[in-house]
Amino acid sequence: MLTVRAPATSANLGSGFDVFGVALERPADVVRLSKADRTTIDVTGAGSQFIPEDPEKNTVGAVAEALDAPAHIEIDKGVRPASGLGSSAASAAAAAVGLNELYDRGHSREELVPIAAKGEAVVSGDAHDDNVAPSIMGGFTIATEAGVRQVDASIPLVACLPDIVVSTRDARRVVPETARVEQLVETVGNAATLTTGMHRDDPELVGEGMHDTVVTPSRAKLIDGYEEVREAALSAGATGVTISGAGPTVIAACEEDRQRAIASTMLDAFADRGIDARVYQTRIGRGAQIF
Ligand SMILES: Nc1ncnc2c1ncn2[C@@H]1O[C@H](COP(=O)(O)OP(=O)(O)OP(=O)(O)O)[C@@H](O)[C@H]1O
Ligand SMILES: N[C@@H](CCO)C(=O)O
Repeated sequence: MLTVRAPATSANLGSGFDVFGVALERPADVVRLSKADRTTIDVTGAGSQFIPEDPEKNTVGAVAEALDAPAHIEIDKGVRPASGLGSSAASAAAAAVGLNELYDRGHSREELVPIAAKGEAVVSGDAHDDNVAPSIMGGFTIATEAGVRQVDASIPLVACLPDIVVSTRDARRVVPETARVEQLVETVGNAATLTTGMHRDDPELVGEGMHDTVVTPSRAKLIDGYEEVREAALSAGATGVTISGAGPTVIAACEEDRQRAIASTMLDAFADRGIDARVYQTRIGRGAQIF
């Protein structure tokens, strides 16, 4: 029996749609794995009533299949599904790291990223790497066709998860099919600024680079109160605010001493719209850990 803790993640960070991701110190999924003749799955914890235990429909089932590593897999969900915090990816990342160890498959962390992404394909139809990469490798990740580049960073973040469900599938339907050249120029500038900020561990540059006018405005319409929450966080000192993953979590970068005030004002702004929410005062952290 092996236990793996795999962190929640935030993909996109505004300007890095389908490319950037960060591992969060909290929340996380905890997954226990033991060898078996066939794969069986038990799910408990946050939102477990909405998560299938059928290995054909759960992200960990696809990972066990890809590694030819059947197991009994107990998932304790710390990351609510359809949150924009990489819930499905956290389980897939934990399974990839744990089964690789349990069956002594010898894959590197980077090699495990496309394997875990097969789990993501089960739920969203596409094998996105941008959540599984940071959950496996930690820090800030840049996932492209060429592979994954990783930078250790420790930027303070506030992630506010409203009681709204946005599935990745639905959020992908509203992504615009085209962008103007001026928007591409702006996106390149913002993505480069954000990447520099990660290298320097500079919340100001990271926040500035989170600005996005291509994908975020269409998706913001799916999140009741988004503009008000964003404005509130910026007024409380956030250096940048955007949608986490496909939403509905709204994520803010900041200096550490502003975290508490930003968390409180984001909750208040959702409450003013009559929406319950929970908030995580967190920061960029490490990838999946085996216990
Ligand atoms: N192990 C799992 N953990 C969580 N959700 C799972 C799992 N296996 C299958 N699912 C399904 O995946 C869907 C949630 O995934 P989705 O990608 O929409 O949300 P998310 O992972 O929180 O968001 P994002 O990718 O935007 O950060 C739900 O329909 C859920 O039932
Ligand atoms: N990059 C993906 C993350 C969610 O899986 C999206 O925003 O749709």
